[in-house]
Amino acid sequence: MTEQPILHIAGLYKQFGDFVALHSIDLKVMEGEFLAIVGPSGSGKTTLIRLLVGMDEPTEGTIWLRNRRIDTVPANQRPTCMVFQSLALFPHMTVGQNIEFPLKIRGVSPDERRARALELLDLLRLPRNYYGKRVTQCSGGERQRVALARALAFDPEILFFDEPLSALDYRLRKTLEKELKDLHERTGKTFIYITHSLEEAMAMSDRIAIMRQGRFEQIAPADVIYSRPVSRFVAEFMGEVNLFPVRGGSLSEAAGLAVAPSAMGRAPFDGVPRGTLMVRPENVKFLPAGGLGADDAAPDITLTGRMRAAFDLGSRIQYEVEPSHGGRIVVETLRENRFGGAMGTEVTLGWNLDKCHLIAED
Ligand SMILES: Nc1ncnc2c1ncn2[C@@H]1O[C@H](COP(=O)(O)OP(=O)(O)OP(=O)(O)O)[C@@H](O)[C@H]1O
Repeated sequence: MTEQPILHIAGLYKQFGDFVALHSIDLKVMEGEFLAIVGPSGSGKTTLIRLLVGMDEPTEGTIWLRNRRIDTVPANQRPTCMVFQSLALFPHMTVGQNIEFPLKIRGVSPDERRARALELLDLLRLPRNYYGKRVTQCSGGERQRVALARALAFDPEILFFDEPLSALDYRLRKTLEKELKDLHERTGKTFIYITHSLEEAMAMSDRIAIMRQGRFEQIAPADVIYSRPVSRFVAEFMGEVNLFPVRGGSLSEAAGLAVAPSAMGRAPFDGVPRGTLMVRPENVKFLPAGGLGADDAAPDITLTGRMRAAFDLGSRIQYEVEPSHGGRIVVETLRENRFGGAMGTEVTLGWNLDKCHLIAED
């Protein structure tokens, strides 16, 4: 990835009748970047991609591809390509004919087309003898690879993906996630990928853009979005989370948390911030039932409650604890560190301040 933007969106605004689907959004995508756009249904992801590829026109705003303004360029003349969820392969054609199709309509000679198709079969790790095979005889995963090969055939500047893996089963999706990431690295192309699946976005992308009601709520690498979300919305969108209100530099009484005196002088308890303290379930620990040993350091924050439920997630176990003040705390451990006590047992939970994040908004 370079530090040069390949795509620059400025003040992009889209209205359908009275409804504003995109509220003047700005975005810069770097050359060679893998950007995932995630957000709830109706947040504007598809609308944005449709404007970028030229399937629809913005009400206002501009789109630049390097130094060229492209929002007025027709879709078939834009140097970008879209891979859809439905793939849109031609069922009556062979694999080779499908891959060559974009080249054929651009008038590339049959020999050159065939050579490029074979190269792309190699790139997508499909056997060369698939060239003459009917797409209807290919498996779901193979069809995905054919669709990718076809998208790459005319060497687009940017590849846009609209939920390409969402119709596939879990194992195949996982395999193709790895292949897509690998393909991105090997081609050095810019990928812009929309998905409902946070897991997919986290597994593949350099940065994630979280959309909410036609705006970007946060754009950052997965790790930052996960551990330092800018809002409760992003925190909750990125998976299970425990949130506690902070008022005037201390945790509100209602939270039922005990803060160690040594923690009081440290952020976020060192000033008068207001906001929400966030801790992820995997950072909350069970304290030993018999109390801490003489050499154990007490955690900065502790909380007591009753064990209410345990859910087996495979390699991890998720627990629900009901604090004495009411509410619900989610704790996650690795299977090997599972909690041994019975349901209903009183437990003490604890975590350190360096595992928390203060979300500045109320
Ligand atoms: N052609 C249209 N006419 C009117 N409203 C539209 C049109 N296209 C989209 N919308 C509205 O714009 C909003 C954003 O839709 P969009 O398809 O971009 O959301 P999305 O984030 O892609 O959702 P999903 O994840 O469900 O695909 C929705 O409320 C939708 O109803």
